[in-house]
Amino acid sequence: MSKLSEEKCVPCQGGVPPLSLAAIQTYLPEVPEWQVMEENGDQKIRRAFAFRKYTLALAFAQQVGMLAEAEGHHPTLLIEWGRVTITWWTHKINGLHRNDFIMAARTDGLYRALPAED
Ligand SMILES: C[C@H](O)[C@H](O)[C@H]1CNC2=NC(N)=NC(=O)C2=N1
Repeated sequence: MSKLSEEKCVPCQGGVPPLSLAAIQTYLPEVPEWQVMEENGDQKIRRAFAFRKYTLALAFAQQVGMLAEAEGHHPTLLIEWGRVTITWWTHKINGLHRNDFIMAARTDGLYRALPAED
């Protein structure tokens, strides 16, 4: 299996079923910090990233937003004092797509690449 973090999103068309729980289980090992949850009937994946400085949280959210724009696949970003909570799912199919796991892996890559907070 190729590394999700090296993949790009495919244009997400509607009309495909959301990933099954079994399929989701095959992707989770590559993004172990992400939680699968259900909200408003849609399955989603969510992770909170901790920051000591609000300005760093803001900068990280901006980076993720730019990645999302480049890939045409967008998350929910909740920016709070001390953390950014990111949720990925595919609105068009009301659930999870491989794209969401690609974007979670690439989000982890952005976080790992951040300089250590002093
Ligand atoms: C036209 C545009 O590409 C689509 O509406 C994209 C935009 N970003 C998206 N982001 C997410 N998370 N789900 C979508 O279904 C989606 N659709």
